[in-house]
Amino acid sequence: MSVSRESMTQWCNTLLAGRAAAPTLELVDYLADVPRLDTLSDIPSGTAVAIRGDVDAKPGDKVGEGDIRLRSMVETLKFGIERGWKQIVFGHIGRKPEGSLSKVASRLGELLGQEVTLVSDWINEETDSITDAARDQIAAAKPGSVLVLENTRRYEIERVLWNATPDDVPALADRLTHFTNEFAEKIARVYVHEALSAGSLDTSSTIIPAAMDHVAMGLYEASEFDGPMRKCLATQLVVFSGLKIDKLDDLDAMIGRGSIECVFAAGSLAMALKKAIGEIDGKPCCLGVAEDPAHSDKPYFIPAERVVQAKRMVTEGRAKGIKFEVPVDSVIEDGSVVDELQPGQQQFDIGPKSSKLFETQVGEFIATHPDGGVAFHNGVFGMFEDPRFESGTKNFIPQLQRMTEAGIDVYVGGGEGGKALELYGKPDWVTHVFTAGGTVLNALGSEPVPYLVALRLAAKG
Ligand SMILES: Nc1ncnc2c1ncn2[C@@H]1O[C@H](COP(=O)(O)OP(=O)(O)O)[C@@H](O)[C@H]1O
Ligand SMILES: O=C(OP(=O)(O)O)[C@H](O)COP(=O)(O)O
Repeated sequence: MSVSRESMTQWCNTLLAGRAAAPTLELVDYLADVPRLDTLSDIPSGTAVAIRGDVDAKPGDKVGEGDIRLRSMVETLKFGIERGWKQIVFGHIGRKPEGSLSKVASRLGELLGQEVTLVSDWINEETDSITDAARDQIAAAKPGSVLVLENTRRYEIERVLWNATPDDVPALADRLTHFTNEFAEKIARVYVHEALSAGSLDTSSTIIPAAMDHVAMGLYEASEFDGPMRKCLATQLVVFSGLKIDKLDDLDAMIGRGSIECVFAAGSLAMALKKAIGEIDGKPCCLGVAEDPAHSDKPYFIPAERVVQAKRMVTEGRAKGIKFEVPVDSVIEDGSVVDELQPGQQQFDIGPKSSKLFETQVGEFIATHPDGGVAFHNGVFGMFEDPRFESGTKNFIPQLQRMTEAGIDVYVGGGEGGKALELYGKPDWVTHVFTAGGTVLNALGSEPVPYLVALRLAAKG
């Protein structure tokens, strides 16, 4: 199947519109429409199958070190090897274009017990065409072989939708149509998405499916969505933090789903909610530089409209009985602790009184859920990479273990929250840790996961 410029234009517009393109569709609807790997069981031996893989990993010296995302692909790759498919794994490593997948290819070889070849130069940047050398290498590969294409983000075509708006689509449509059809003609016409964490608008995960004859989700990805992710849709306690204020939209959407009883917030989300609660309760508070217009270009800045949004969330939430717990003290730039931020001060972590408050509230959550419940934890409470600002995050991780031991199902989003669990706790302190950060927030939050939108579009024809 080749894709026309017209359908590529429509495809891009749907992706860029996100939820607005299909406001009534929920995660479960996307999952219902995306084919699973078993639908490809009859694809014959020798067929080239593109695997958009979770290759953004830093394998250490030994198997098991830094390769959890690569291990997540093994079952799917073995499924293809058993059927004699020629599997072409591709994807990105890091944000910058320089990264190489050479170590990833060797670790995949170790995990699969067979040679995995790296195809180094596979796109001609000037023409957005697949190089003849890459095409010939794939064509000559034996049934059952696995190849890895070098980092997709080396090539501009992978990144063209990152900051695009619908106005950019007319200028991009020809390039994307050409590249996608080249990919289908010279690499593969069957596509498997086995990259749970690939949550950005990368061409490899959101556009290539447009020209595929068949698409499916990989085994791991499907099991993560069908199992833990669905469980998290019914979370009662959400612990949410981090620097990006747009996560407030995700929290808003999660609350809208109706199961949440209690919200613990830290970081930027807490700043917006704290300001809102202060205004609602007639006890206004200062957010320091986070509300100073001179800092409006900084990542920690809270625009006034976010406080308006937070006020609505708190008012509506409280009316439904939802409790919002926000920090009652802060660690500021010089490492000291203050109860109230003053103009000019910046919050870098929650203070000890806030840690105590969260601990008490965890106790209350446990006491009110004697038959179990679900908690979802995401993000970090402060700039934990700096030891002066790690205590808030470090103090809370044992609370996750406490909940698990009390029979609560505890889920941790990947990204920084997952890193904090690795640093200050152990994986078995919680029910499940996701190998993705952004994707989990999209899946549970306000916007659909871009690759699920693409896989659904491809499946629906
Ligand atoms: N006051 C703060 N609260 C929370 N995180 C902060 C703060 N200041 C800086 N950070 C940093 O922001 C990053 C986490 O923010 P964010 O990108 O929103 O989360 P994630 O990466 O989990 O999606 C971490 O690197 C953290 O150190
Ligand atoms: O590490 C990743 O995601 P995560 O930090 O959201 O877990 C993925 O490789 C996505 O990377 P991106 O956010 O650069 O698109």
